[in-house]
Parts: sequence; C-alpha cells; structure tokens
Amino acid sequence: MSTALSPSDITGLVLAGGRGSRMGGVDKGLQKHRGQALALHALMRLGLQVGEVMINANRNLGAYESFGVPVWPDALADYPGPLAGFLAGLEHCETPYLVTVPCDTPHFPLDLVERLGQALLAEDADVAMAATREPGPDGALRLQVQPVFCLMKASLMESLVKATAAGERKIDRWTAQHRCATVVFEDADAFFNANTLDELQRLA
Ligand SMILES: Nc1nc2c(ncn2[C@@H]2O[C@H](COP(=O)(O)OP(=O)(O)OP(=O)(O)O)[C@@H](O)[C@H]2O)c(=O)[nH]1
Ligand SMILES: [Mg+2]
Repeated sequence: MSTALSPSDITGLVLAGGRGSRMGGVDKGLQKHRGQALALHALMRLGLQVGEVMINANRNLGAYESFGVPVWPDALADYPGPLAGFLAGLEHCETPYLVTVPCDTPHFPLDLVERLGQALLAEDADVAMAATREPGPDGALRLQVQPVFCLMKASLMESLVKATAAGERKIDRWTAQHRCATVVFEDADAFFNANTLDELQRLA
C-alpha cells in the first residue's frame, strides 16, 4: 500500500478571506513581510508541496489575482469564518484532496503536506490536521490543534455544504464528524502567526 499522497492529487488553498480585525481591519494577506505580501509567502511555500494552488480572499481580489493563481471569494456572506474558505476551496477543487493554510503564517513547515498526507493514509482518515505543543497556564505543554492547517478529502464537500448551511462555523466541530488524524509538529515556532501589527513585526 502507498504511504504517501502524490502532490499532483492535492490542491493547496491559502486562506486570506478574514476581516483582519486585530490588525485594524486591514487585508492581512496583503501586509508585507520581508518585502513581500504575507499571502504570497504562504502561496510559494505551499506551491512547493502540492500540484495546484489557489487563494481564498474577499477583498482586493485584483491584488491577489496578480499572484497568477485562481482567487475565489466566499460564497457565504458576512465573513462567517475560515470554514467558508474551506467551502470556497472545495467548490473549486479538481483534485481528490484539498489542503488549507492561513495567509498569516509564512514559515509553516516545508513537510506540512507530506506529513498530513502520510497520517491521512496511515489512519485511513478523511481529514488530517496539524497540532503543536504549547505551554498551558501551569507551564506544562499541551496539545494545541492548528485547524486551519487542514488536509481533507475533496469528497467532504457535501458534508461541509450541509454543515455551513446549518450554521456551523467551527472547524473542529465539523471535522469531528469525520475520521480525523492529528499530526504533531515539534517546531511550534513555525506556526507563529501574525494577528496584530506587533506580531507582524515579530515575525522573524
Ligand atoms: N474565507 C474566510 N476566511 C476567513 C474568515 N475569517 C477568517 N478567515 C481566515 O482564517 C484564518 C485564520 O483567521 P484569523 O487569524 O482569525 O484572521 P482574521 O479573521 O482575518 O483576523 P481577526 O479578524 O483579527 O480574527 C486566516 O487565514 C483568515 O484569512 C472568513 O470569514 N472567510
Ligand atoms: Mg478571525
């Protein structure tokens, strides 16, 4: 049995459809890091790991289109959250698998998709999500799921259409309806994301 997914069977989606409210309402994916838009960093890093890439954005679509890949806005109105981005991705995904990354985490692991794919196959799962170990209030490390780093079977679209139509907005409550694998990445710093302008400056 195969132990790895073929990158050509996977479409990568950069989630850049949020409000960016903690950053003052700016379009977070277009904020610069090392002279380049955050979403472009994510797009290039993801492009190394999959066959196709696309972007989910809701504002400044022309700016995202200039990156040279398809750009899909949410079909659901009023910024209902990242699940709306998953849905936009699944609706336009022409490969058997979709993997998502957020636009604000430019140093995510280069083996992200490979490891998620291995776990999905090994555990015969429908979804695989990343997780890190983070210190809790008592200082002890605990598992923190990173649900926006999510590999899923494209066949889950119908399930997501139903869940979002029923008002579901939480990624983990939707994924919990399916067979779900979790992959722990020891380098938690690779998942450092910029929610505020201060954090954007702290991205090394
Ligand atoms: N398509 C879509 N993506 C979203 C939506 N809300 C958040 N996201 C994406 O989900 C990821 C994680 O969200 P956050 O870090 O909370 O980003 P955000 O919602 O823009 O920022 P805040 O408004 O400060 O919470 C980011 O990649 C966002 O672009 C939404 O309503 N639609
Ligand atoms: Mg948010």
